[in-house]
Amino acid sequence: MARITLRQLLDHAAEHDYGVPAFNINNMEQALAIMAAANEVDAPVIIQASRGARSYANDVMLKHMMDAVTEIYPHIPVCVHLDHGNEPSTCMTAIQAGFTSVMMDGSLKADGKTPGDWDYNVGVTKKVVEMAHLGGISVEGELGVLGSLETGMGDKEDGHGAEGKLSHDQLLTNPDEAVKFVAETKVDALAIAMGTSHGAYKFTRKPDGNILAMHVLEEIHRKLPNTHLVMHGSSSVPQDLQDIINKFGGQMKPTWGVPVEEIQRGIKHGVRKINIDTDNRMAMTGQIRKVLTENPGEFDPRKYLKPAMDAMTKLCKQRLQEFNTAGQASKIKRVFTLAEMAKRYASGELDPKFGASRQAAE
Ligand SMILES: O=C(CO)COP(=O)(O)O
Ligand SMILES: O=C[C@H](O)COP(=O)(O)O
Ligand SMILES: [Zn+2]
Ligand SMILES: [Zn+2]
Repeated sequence: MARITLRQLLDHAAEHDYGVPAFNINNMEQALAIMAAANEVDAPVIIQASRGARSYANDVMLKHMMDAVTEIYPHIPVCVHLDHGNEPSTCMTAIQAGFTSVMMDGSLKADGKTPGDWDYNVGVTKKVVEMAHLGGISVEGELGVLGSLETGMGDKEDGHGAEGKLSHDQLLTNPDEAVKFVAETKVDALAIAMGTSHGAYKFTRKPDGNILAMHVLEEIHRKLPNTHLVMHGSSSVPQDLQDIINKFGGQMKPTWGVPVEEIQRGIKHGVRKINIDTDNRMAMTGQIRKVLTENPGEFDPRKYLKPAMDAMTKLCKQRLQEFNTAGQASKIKRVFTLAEMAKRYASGELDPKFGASRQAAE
């Protein structure tokens, strides 16, 4: 199957009430692991690469790996998405490399550290939307800055994240502003800030509503019932994966991620794309540590990369089942070409819709 755009995939997910995990990749093993999971459960997937992944793997490698996975699994719709584009040029070069969707993250300035103000965010996001939609490519925007409601700190762990202390106003997306942002930029999907952050150290305890603001998400969905919402920093950081890493020489401090049941609750309130990187990093690292600890004489990378891939496939498969993505691939009968998507944008058919909330109407 051809690569699918984020917009077509999330429209399908909204129509059929499911969520789609967006898994990050940097290498062949991660791409193959995700696809094996999608294939086993008949699920469409979003494979995303960050700026870091693009410089690690090279755009040409990524492009051909994505061609390869769609050739190996022709029946699985794959959306290839740029994670956290920091400026319009990063988005445009991703499109040239074959991505069918880009994130313009204007919540931070191009340095990936300084919070951008309203005019900056709307300006860069709108610019990317105008250009991308001409070519049928989808765009995710972000309003609000990702970071911890416990500490007020942005998440710098992955190199992309706000520096210094942030106020609650910055750390929680304002629902009225979200409506204005979608109207002004015409993004296809909106990432919101609600207390999640990147990396393993999200919460110091099992999160409740004070530190994982599900009520903010629900309020945004009430005001924007037709907008696809995106949860970043949505790894669950499972205890068993922490345990394997620590049992075999790792030193992860106790920590909590986003519980799967909270994500499932989010899916009932408009969340359609769920970003997961850390869980897969941990799944792979746990197995690599295990194999090398138990077999100190081993030096064939396949001996630890194969179990690492299997552990990642298991994690991906679990999330595809938990988010009800499983079983949906074969329901997508036809993928719109980029030229068809471009025409749909030009006709106004895909403009944001601001209707009454589903719940209010019920
Ligand atoms: O949001 C992410 C990528 O954009 C990944 O989040 P995690 O670090 O929780 O996996
Ligand atoms: O945005 C966060 C993702 O986990 C990607 O991280 P990265 O920038 O280290 O590749
Ligand atoms: Zn961001
Ligand atoms: Zn993210």
